[in-house]
Parts: sequence; C-alpha cells; structure tokens
Amino acid sequence: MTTMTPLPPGTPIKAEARNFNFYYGDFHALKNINLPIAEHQITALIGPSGCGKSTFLRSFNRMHDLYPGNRYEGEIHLKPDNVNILSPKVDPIEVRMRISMVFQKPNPFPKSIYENVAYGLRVRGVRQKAVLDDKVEEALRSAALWDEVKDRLDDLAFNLSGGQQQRLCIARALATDPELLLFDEPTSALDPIATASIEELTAELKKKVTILIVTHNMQQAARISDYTAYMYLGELIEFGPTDELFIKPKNKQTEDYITGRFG
Ligand SMILES: Nc1ncnc2c1ncn2[C@@H]1O[C@H](COP(=O)(O)OP(=O)(O)OP(=O)(O)O)[C@@H](O)[C@H]1O
Repeated sequence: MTTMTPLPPGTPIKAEARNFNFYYGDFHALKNINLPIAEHQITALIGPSGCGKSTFLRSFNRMHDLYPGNRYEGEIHLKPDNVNILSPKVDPIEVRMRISMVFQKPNPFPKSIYENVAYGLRVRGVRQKAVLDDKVEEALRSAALWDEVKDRLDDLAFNLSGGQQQRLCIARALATDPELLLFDEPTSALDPIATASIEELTAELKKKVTILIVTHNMQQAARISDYTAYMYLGELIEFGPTDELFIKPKNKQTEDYITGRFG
C-alpha cells in the first residue's frame, strides 16, 4: 500500500501512472504503481539501489520496448489528450517526441554543437535554415549554454566540458518542445559546480516543461523537487510534497530511509 498525500485540489496533472506494473521476463520489477505527475513541477523518484527508479522512468518513453521479453501492464496517461502511452497502438517514436530523456552520462552525438541540437528537428523534417537557427538558439538559451557556445557552434560537441556537454544534451532534449522531460541521475557524473548549474537550471526549465527526475542524492531531491516519490523493491511506498516527505514522512519505511537508518 502506498502512503499517498494527494496533490492539492485543482493541481494540473501532466501524466499519471495507473495500476502500472513492469516485468523483465519473469521478474516483476514494478508493482501496481499509481502516481500523478503535476504539470510544471519537478517530481523526484528516490529510493535505494535496485528499487526500480530507472525502470519506472524509462517506461515513460517506452525505452523497454527495445528488448523482447519486457512487458508493461496498466497505464501511463499523458495529458491533455489522455492518451495511454503504453498502448501498442501508440507509436513509441511519437511518445519520444513528447517525452524526452537526459541520461546519467552526457552523451552528445559525434557532431557539432549546432547539429546536436538540430538533430531532433531534422528528424522531424524541419529543413529551413532560419527555423533551425532560431530553434537551436532558443534551446541553447533555455539550457543556459548559449553565451558559452554562440561563437563556436560548429565545434565538435566533445570539445565541451562535462557540465557543458550535459547542458547540450538538455538543449537537444528541449529542441523539439517536449512536454515532459525525464532526467536519469543527470548530475552523477559531474563535479559540484556543474551539478549546481544543472540544479539551478531545473528551476527555470520547469516553467516550460514538466520534469520527472531520478536521483540517488536525497539532498538534491530535497533542493530541487516539488514532489517526491519514495520507492522500495518495485513498490511506491510514499508520495507527497517534498517538504512534507522529508520533514515529516508519514510512512515508517520512508522515515528510516531518509534519516539514514536504512539504504
Ligand atoms: N535489463 C534487466 N533485466 C532484468 N532485470 C533488470 C534489468 N534492469 C534492471 N533489472 C532489475 O530491476 C530492478 C530495478 O532496477 P533499476 O535499475 O530500475 O533500479 P534503480 O532504483 O534505478 O537502481 P540504481 O539506483 O542502482 O540505478 C533491480 O532488481 C534490477 O536488478
């Protein structure tokens, strides 16, 4: 049973998992998860290693489709059209246009800074140079990278620092105007200064997109998120406003974890 503090009445919801289960072959990795994702807010998924955070996050852009034997059960609804993104009738490519992902390690393509950001737009068929230029600039500005790279857009992305590469990956994810941005431990490979700049950035980004973030760093979840979901052994144990969950958890298991008695 999940200890659930409902969203305040009237909170707009961007996505919602309903009776969601996930199986790696015979292994039941996620168990009956019900979770609302508030629009233009940051929801953090926390919990000890192996509890299913990444498995859950990856379900939101159908990444598990790539491997045979994986199976989803239940639904993940995306608003406002209320489409169940897990339905076999829904094209995963279309889902990934609406829900982008930023990974643990910066993973730019072996292309220029410009082409990294333009990539998704070109895949979508955008050809006009002026449109591409505008969109690339807008995405780089939103990722707080424009001023650092505007004079070297043709440089290879690999020439950027680790923190800059991660902001480039955020710009690449933003270029196609996604509605939901998934972050899988986006700062775990970065130094404290680069980490701080990504954390600051998330506060700006949430004005544009809804954010779901996996972090193994509880302080990070407490600093940047509005809502937190604590998971353990594939179950959602507690969900609520971040301040409440960290200061006054309702569930004993959550309390043991956040006070460091466990995990
Ligand atoms: N490809 C896979 N095949 C089978 N089992 C898997 C696979 N990937 C993950 N698992 C299992 O699913 C469970 C959840 O793993 P997951 O990576 O989602 O946890 P996590 O909470 O993100 O952990 P971490 O914080 O260590 O990244 C674990 O028991 C893991 O061993």
